[in-house]
Amino acid sequence: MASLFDPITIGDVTLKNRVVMAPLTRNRSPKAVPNTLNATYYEQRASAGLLITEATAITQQGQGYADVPGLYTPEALEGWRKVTDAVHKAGGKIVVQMWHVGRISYTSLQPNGGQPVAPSAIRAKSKTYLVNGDGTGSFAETSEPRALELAEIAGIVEDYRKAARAAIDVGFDGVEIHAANGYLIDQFLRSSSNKRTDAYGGSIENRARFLFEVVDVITKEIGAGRVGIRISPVTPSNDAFDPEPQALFTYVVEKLARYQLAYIHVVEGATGGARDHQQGDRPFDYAGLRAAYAAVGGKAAWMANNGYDRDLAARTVESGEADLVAFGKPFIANPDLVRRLKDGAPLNAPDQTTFYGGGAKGYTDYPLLEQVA
Ligand SMILES: C=C(C(=O)O)c1ccccc1
Repeated sequence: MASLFDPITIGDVTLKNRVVMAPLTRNRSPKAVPNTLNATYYEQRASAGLLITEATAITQQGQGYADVPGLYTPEALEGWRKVTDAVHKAGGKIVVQMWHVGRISYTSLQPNGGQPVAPSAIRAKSKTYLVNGDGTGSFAETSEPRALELAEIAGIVEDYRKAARAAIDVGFDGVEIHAANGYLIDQFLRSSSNKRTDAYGGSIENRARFLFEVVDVITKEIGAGRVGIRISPVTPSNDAFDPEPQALFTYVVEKLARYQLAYIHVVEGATGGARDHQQGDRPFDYAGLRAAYAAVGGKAAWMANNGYDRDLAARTVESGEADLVAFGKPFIANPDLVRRLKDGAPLNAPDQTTFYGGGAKGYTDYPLLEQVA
């Protein structure tokens, strides 16, 4: 029976424990360039079995929020090298979450102030984070997107390939494809945001086509053993909706089984919200999803996320229901979360007012266990 604190090998990467830092957007990389403060933040949390970076834009078109990092300029890649070096020196492992926001963006963030792109010209009922002229941050309604021309899609797939290659070249141990939370790949998957009538819309197979073109190029470029993927079958984040999530995501995982990825990361319920959130006419069956994946030969590690506490995480791994558990907010406030979970020690409470934007306050200044009186 495995424990949360046992090592595990996922694909080509061996982890010292099964406690994962989930991707957490913090909006602290001005000009999309990771900086030394970011390096310190990740280094502080390197006792995690695996760090997944905050969502990282593969191009400017894929950028949807102010001050999130990118993977598409020389300066950003140099910045990420500082992060991977610092994490590796501290004995950690780190993968980068590769992100294209699609319609969850704002014209001022887009190349030439243009419209964000999406499978269809359907505006999301969602907001994005902008930085004002005086340096303060605020949330704004996302802009009206334009539908991608069929001829543009191959170019975005190539952007993913380039970004994956760059990620490995700057020292990441692998990549996580962000296919969750109502961003571009998820916008193609969900029928509420994809009304295309070409080969990328309509049937589940067609709506998943873009996802598998991305998985194809990335696994060919860097090897499937360094590739994870995040999905969120029923999250309502960013206005995501599909009435038949079980059928949709069963198709997705059964096809993913062919790739022997390093891991599959599943957000259970509403991202950052209710674990029992439901879309469609019945509760989502996560165990059934994993069983469907395994039944067709899928062997990737299974990573569970959303609202886990120590006891639930321990039980979930000990029972074999998941191989790893990803923690979000607890890692914001507890750089030494692994030790605290292992010792059953109290956790620092996260300060929600400093989640997004700013500097060291609420980012790198949370106390370690030994610093708490
Ligand atoms: C990348 C995000 C996600 O995956 O939900 C995100 C973006 C902005 C705020 C919180 C989270």
